[in-house]
Amino acid sequence: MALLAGRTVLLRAGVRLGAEAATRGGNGARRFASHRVLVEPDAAAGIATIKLKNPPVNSLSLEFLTELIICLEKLENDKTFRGIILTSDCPGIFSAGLDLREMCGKNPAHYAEYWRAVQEIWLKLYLSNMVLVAAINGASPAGGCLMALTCDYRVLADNPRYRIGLNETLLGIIAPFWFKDNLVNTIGHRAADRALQLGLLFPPTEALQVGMVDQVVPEDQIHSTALSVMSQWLAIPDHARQLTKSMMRKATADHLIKQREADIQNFVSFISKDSIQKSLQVYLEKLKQKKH
Ligand SMILES: CC/C=C\C/C=C\C/C=C\CCC/C=C/C(=O)SCCNC(=O)CCNC(=O)[C@H](O)C(C)(C)COP(=O)(O)OP(=O)(O)OC[C@H]1O[C@@H](n2cnc3c(N)ncnc32)[C@H](O)[C@@H]1OP(=O)(O)O
Repeated sequence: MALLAGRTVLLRAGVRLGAEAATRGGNGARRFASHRVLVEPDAAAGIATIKLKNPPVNSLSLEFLTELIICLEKLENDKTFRGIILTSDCPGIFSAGLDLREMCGKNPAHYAEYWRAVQEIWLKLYLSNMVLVAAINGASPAGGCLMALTCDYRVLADNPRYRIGLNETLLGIIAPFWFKDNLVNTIGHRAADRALQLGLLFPPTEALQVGMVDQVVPEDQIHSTALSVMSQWLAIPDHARQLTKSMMRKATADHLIKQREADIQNFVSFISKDSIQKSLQVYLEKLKQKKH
C-alpha cells in the first residue's frame, strides 16, 4: 500500500550513482549497494538494514544524499520490505550531519540543489510507509540527529561520546522550521526551545531523559535491540499502522511541502551571506585543527 510514498525525486539529472550493484543474497532477496549506502536485506523477516558508509564521518554530501534517496525509493517500492533499520558503518559516528563543504564557497544554484536534496531525504524518511528504526551507533549532531528523528523508534548505543542533538546555533546557523517541527513533535515544545537555542548535544542518559531517543543499550546489543523493536512494530497490521503514521505526520510534512520553493530561496539567501560563510569556514577550520 502506498499511502505516503510515491513522490518524485527532484534532483539534478545525471548525478552519478557510483558503482551500484544488484545481486541476490543467500535468502533470494535482492541485495543492492552503492558506494556509500550498504543494504543488507532479510527478505524472510521483511527487513532491510541500511548502513551509512561515507567515511570518515558520514557527512551528508549531495552525492551521498542522492544515493540514499534512490536506495529508499527502491526499498519503498519493493513489497518484500516492511521495515528498515538505519545505522552506520563508520565506527563511532552515526552521521556528522550536513556536509559543511556543500554549504561553503559554492554558488547559489549549488546551494539550491543541495537544499532540495536535504528536503527530499527528510520527506522520504519522515513519510515512509515502512517502519523505520534508528540504531544510532555513534555521534549524531544536526542533520545526523534529524535523520534519526524521522524514524519511528530510536535506539542509542551507551557511550558518552555518542552525543545527539540539533547544534546548529553553535555554528552560527539556524535549524530550519521543519527541523524544529520534527524536534518539537519528538521532545515537546519547552525542551525543544531550550535544546535549539543552546544547540545542545545530549549524551545518552540525557538524550533518553529528554525523549530524544527511546532506548539506550550497550553498544554490542544495538542491532539485536533494533531487531526486537522492529518485530514488535511489524506485528501491527500495515494498513492500520500506516494510516496512523500518516495521521500523526501529515500536517508537519505538508508544512514543508507547501512552501518548498520558498524554503529553498530562504536557505540560499541565508547561506550566501558573507557573515554566515565566514562562520562556517571558521567552524570547519576549528574541526580540522582539533587534531593538531
Ligand atoms: C528565520 C530563519 C532564517 C533562515 C534560515 C534558513 C535556512 C537555515 C540555514 C541553514 C541550515 C543548515 C542546517 C545544518 C545542518 C547541519 O547538519 S550542519 C553540520 C553540523 N555538524 C556538526 O557540527 C558536526 C561537526 N563534526 C564533529 O563534531 C566531529 O567531526 C564528529 C563528532 C562528528 C566526529 O569527530 P571525530 O571522529 O573526532 O572526527 P573529526 O572531527 O576529526 O572529523 C574528521 C574529518 O571530517 C570532517 N568533518 C566533520 N564533520 C563534518 C561535516 N559536517 N561536514 C564536512 N566535513 C566534516 C572534519 O573536518 C575532518 O576533516 P579532515 O580534517 O580530516 O579533512
